[in-house]
Amino acid sequence: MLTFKESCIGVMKLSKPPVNSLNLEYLTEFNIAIEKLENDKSCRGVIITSALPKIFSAGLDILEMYQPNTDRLRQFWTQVQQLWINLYGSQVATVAAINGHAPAGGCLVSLSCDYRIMAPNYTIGLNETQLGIVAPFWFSDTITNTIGFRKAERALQLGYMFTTDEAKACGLIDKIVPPDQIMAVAHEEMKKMFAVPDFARQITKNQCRKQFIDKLHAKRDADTDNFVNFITKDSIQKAMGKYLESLKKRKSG
Ligand SMILES: CCCCC/C=C\C/C=C\C/C=C/C(=O)SCCNC(=O)CCNC(=O)[C@H](O)C(C)(C)COP(=O)(O)OP(=O)(O)OC[C@H]1O[C@@H](n2cnc3c(N)ncnc32)[C@H](O)[C@@H]1OP(=O)(O)O
Repeated sequence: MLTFKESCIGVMKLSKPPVNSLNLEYLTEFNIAIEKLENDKSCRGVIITSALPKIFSAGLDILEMYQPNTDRLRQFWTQVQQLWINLYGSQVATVAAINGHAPAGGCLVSLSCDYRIMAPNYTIGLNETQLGIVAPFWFSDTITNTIGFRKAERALQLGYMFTTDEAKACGLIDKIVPPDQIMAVAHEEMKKMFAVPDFARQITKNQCRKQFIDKLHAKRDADTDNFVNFITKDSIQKAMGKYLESLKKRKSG
């Protein structure tokens, strides 16, 4: 993770080649970095983007979920939950500068921010069902809160990956921006949020999001149990194995 501060704005650049997949170690690093910025009194905003060309993040590292060690799988999921809690509940203003594809966990990271700008000709969405897995309730809450129930339900069922244009049309992202302008526009959008007194923006954000974060807190252990039980089922392991194969075939084909 490349993290630096430009005045009162923290910039986090995901930099885990080849595709910024989020494994246990990287999620832990991500959480430490965001917590550090959150606790830095001089930091009012965070921009999350990718240091890689064409990929914002490929989402959770599928290899963490395929033929897993159960203890590690539990730690992995705890870090995924923590990342969402940190980002969705963040007191600083957050902008996702989506400069590449953003499937599943990559989409969730961006949906957890306050504002999303995206470069053209990429795809974004919660494609879990395409892998034969199910987005947990808090992924589903987050997309529903962004695009509304009907569109979210349809997209979740299909595991639909939106083009940048489609994402803009349904409100999954807020603005389409050429890649060379994405950081400049992220700073402009940040300034608009800074024009509102921090405490008023923060209390408003809490009013909108706290109930959803509290819901995960209340069910956190059960959510981890569900995840581990679900992922370790033979049928789910088979489906994930097939998906990994299809990724490799697509590459060679
Ligand atoms: C009822 C109770 C419910 C409880 C909850 C249960 C389950 C929910 C659990 C989890 C939710 C899951 C969230 C996720 O995020 S799952 C991850 C989904 N991600 C994807 O599907 C992305 C797949 N990847 C791609 O589409 C493409 O790779 C790309 C990102 C568009 C990039 O394409 P490109 O052509 O540039 O690269 P390659 O495809 O050649 O990939 C390079 C290399 O990376 C490997 N790879 C890609 N993505 C991942 C990944 N997410 N994890 C691990 N590895 C990945 C790919 O296989 C290649 O590897 P190789 O060894 O062949 O070089």
